[in-house]
Amino acid sequence: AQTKVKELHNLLNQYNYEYYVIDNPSVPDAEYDRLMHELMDIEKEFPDLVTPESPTQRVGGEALSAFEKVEHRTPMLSLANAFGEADLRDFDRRVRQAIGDDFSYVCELKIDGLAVSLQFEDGLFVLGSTRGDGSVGENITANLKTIRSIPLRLKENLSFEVRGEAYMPRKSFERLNKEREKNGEMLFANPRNAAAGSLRQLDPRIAASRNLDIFLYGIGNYGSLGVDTHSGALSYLSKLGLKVNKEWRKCQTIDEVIEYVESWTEKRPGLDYDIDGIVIKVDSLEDQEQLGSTAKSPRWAIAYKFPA
Ligand SMILES: COc1nc2nc(N)nc(N)c2nc1C
Repeated sequence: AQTKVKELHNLLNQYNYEYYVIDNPSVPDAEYDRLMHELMDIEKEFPDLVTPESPTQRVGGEALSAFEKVEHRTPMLSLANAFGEADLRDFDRRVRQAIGDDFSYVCELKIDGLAVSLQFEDGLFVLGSTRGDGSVGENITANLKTIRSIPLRLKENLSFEVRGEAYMPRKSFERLNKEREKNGEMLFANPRNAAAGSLRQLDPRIAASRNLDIFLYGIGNYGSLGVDTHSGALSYLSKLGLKVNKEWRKCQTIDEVIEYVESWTEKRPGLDYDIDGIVIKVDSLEDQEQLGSTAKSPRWAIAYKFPA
């Protein structure tokens, strides 16, 4: 039964990855459900074969009484803002003064959600937390486990911390508010508040019902992956089975960055999730190290904010 359970874990995790991370399922839902029921039956018969990574353990049973506090090993900083082209050019001038002209940027969409940190130990998802005040956040592991695009086990048994933005797709937001209106409940003002509200539920079954999703964008302790650029880290995260927003792009100059910002200002309404800006980062990790951070924000990144 043990080998059967392992085989079912691998199959179900692969199908889950295809469906929720790369949106390209290779089997019909009925096949996924059949395998899940097969696993549940075996786990009922052999309870000691149930492990935290089992796909049957995504939605925890009981509600928590409170969230534990979690100390971030590496502080989760916030981003300085840029509100227009002049601010972007000022940022670029400061960067070039510090590291010269031979570097490139990476631009990413800034998802309008809730910043979270995921910790993996030997490939297993073991701890998820909110940003909190940057040093101490809340342990919301049970709620984050309900996000299907978060693998319960990575494709490699690595130990590291990764950061990203949990969010609620617009369609899920609209459906949720319709439901709440029908039940005479208070409506959420926007998908960001709905996502934050859902992840702060003490009962994971509520979070599981909210169709939350996540895009990962950074590594808490880069050193561990053996990559030397941010773009390399993003590609590596995807290879490990993590969901990375595919719209990121390397830009050689601030003019290209501004072009990217302008193009997404146009395309933004067509996305099925909210973005509130564009994040621009110096790509080389060595350059990032050299530029360093203030107490609050990295000097090697800036968030261009769309006009409200
Ligand atoms: C390097 O630090 C950061 N990087 C980020 N990247 C993206 N795409 N979105 C964010 N919200 C974000 N936030 C921070 C603090």
